[in-house]
Parts: sequence; structure tokens; C-alpha cells
Amino acid sequence: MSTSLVAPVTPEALLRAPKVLLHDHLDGGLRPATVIDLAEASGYRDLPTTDADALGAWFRESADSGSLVRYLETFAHTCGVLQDEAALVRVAAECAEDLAADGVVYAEVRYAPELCTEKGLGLDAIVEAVQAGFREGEARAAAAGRTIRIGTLLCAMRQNARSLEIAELAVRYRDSGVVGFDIAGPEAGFPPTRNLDAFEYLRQQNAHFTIHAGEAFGLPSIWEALQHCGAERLGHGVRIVDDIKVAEDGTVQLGRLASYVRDRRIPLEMCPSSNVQTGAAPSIGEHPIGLLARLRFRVTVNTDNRLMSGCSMTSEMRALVDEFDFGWADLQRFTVNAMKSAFIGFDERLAIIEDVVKPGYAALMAP
Ligand SMILES: O=c1[nH]cnc2c1ncn2[C@@H]1O[C@H](CO)[C@@H](O)[C@H]1O
Ligand SMILES: [Zn+2]
Repeated sequence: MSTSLVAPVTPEALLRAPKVLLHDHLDGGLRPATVIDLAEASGYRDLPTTDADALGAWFRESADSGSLVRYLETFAHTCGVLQDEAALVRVAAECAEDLAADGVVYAEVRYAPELCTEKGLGLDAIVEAVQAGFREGEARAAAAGRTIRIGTLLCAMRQNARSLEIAELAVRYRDSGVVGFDIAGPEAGFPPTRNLDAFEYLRQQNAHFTIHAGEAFGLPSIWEALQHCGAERLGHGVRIVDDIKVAEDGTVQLGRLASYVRDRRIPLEMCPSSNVQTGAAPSIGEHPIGLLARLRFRVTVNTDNRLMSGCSMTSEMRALVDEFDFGWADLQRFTVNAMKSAFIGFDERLAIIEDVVKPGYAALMAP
């Protein structure tokens, strides 16, 4: 089809496009005004400001440090106000509402239950509160005419030693909407192989997991995540470009690991704005997603932390369209890639692709 027969990718149309999000942190997506309300209600006194606009700007600027470790320090304030059930229910419900308003039709939202226990909440109570919040938010979105489904991923923190316990928690709640497991936190110095017992357990339980790898550390981390731990997807995975050589004449040569990732269709959960803030990519325009998409890796587009990056799925896609000249066909491919890679069952994935994603893009593409 010639491009003149396809409607342009306008910001309004992008907002309406059905989107699928696999990598979004619950504690990285609070509304600034909600952080302030929850701090007041719970007696949390460490916020840098109690003005919502100023607080939003503070998160974006503080996260924009070029270092993952400093980026992660900003989560002290969001986790600081997520220590009781009412707060967890509210934040999860608002997350579902905000994603639905952004045109997201299916999302996997992750968080680390072990970071919500400071005031004595138990892990099961935490998971139940978040699940209740997602169901509430889905219902409110439906009442507003938007259908969204949220699956939950439970993260264990790399620097702590609780991954087996969190993996067991994920399996315990697998029939209540927890669809998988992840490890998050500082990458350098905390290789995924520290958590082998958790990954072994998950595989024995036929459970799903992804691993943050190839963000702040390079190929060895990706290799361990796939070949030692058995990750089904890679959180970020940007550094896989270190195994790809592009010659001056444009010839591309893939190393063995990059070939494996592409051949096996390993999903890459790419988060462009977050990667620029942590220094994993120099700019959106120079982000490896352009090359990886051109080489037809299984690329997906994600937000990571909407509060820290001041982004949404719509704004991430828009930035990519501006920088790489992606069109509807590319955006549909990223969306179908994501839906194919989701941790819910095959028939449910297929139904969303056939009944929601494809018709949605077909309508938007029509001139
Ligand atoms: O890009 C990232 N890389 C590694 N860890 C992250 C990233 N974004 C957030 N978290 C960490 O994941 C925890 C659970 O949601 C957050 O509290 C944060 O510490
Ligand atoms: Zn992340």
C-alpha cells in the first residue's frame, strides 16, 4: 500500500490507537496529586514539595540523572506512601484508569510487594489490595466506555534475597490475576543468577517470568538471564546492540547472542524515555530501538515509569514516530508483538489481537 493511501499518524489518532503495555511499574506511575494526598493521610513527611506540578517536575528531573542507581532513589517517595491497603487499592485503580484513558487495552503492571511491608503489611494482603484496585479501575474504565485488562507481575528486588519467596507468592496468586514474575533494581553487581532457585521453582511450576537485563549492564547480563535463568522476555534488553555490528556500507552482522534473541523471537520490553534518563541510550533518536525494529527483533514499546519519565504510551509512540518516521504498520507490529508476548493464555492473546488490535489499526489506517 502506498503511504498516500494511509491516514497520517496524528497525536489524536495515536491516543485512540489500541496499545499493549508489558513493562510498567505501579510504583513508578502514581499521579503526583495522589502521592501528596497519600503522604498527608499517612504522615509521610519526606516529600520534596507538596505542590502537584512541582512534585511531578521534581520526579522527572531527579530521575534524569544518567544513572540507574540514582534514578531508583526517587522510588523512596512512591514506596513511602504505599504502605497501607487503602493506598495500594487507590493507586492500582488509578493506574488502570490512566492506562485506559491512554488507549491501552492490555497491560502487565509490575511492582515489588517486599517494598510495601514497612508498616507491617503482609505480602498476601499487599497482593490482594493491588488486585482489588486493578479490578476496581477496570470497572471504572468500563463505565467510562473503555475496555482494559490488567495482568500483574510481581518483582523481587535484585539487592534483597527474597526472590524465592516472591516467586512463591506469584504462583500462589496466579489464578487471581498475577500472570508472572520479574527481578528489578540495580543491575550492576547483582547478576540474575543470584536468584536461580526462584527461576528454577517458576519453571517447575510452569510459571512465566521476565528479567530486567541489558539496561545498566551489558551482554553478560542478557546471556545469564536467557541461558542460565530461562527468562521468556527481557526487560529493556537494549544492550543487545553491543552484539550487532553495522559496517560503514550498512551491512549488518549479528553475534551469536543477538542471533539467538532474534531467532527465538525473545521479546524486548523497550522503554525509550527511561533509557535516556538512566543513560542506557544517549537520546530517543539514537535509541537502539530503531535498528532493532529494522532488523525485525521482537520489539515492544513500553513506559517503564510514567511518573519519573512524565510519559504515556501515546507520548512514547509519538516520540518514536517523530524520530524514526514509524508509520501505522510499525506501530501495529509493536502492538501485536507485545500481545503475542503477554503472559496470559494463547486464546486470550489471540482474541485481543483479532478482535481489538487489528480492527483498531485498520480503522485508523483507513484514509
Ligand atoms: O528501569 C528499571 N530498572 C530496574 N529497576 C527498576 C526500573 N524501574 C523501576 N525499577 C524498580 O522496580 C521496583 C518495583 O517496581 C521499583 O521500586 C524500582 O526500584
Ligand atoms: Zn523497569
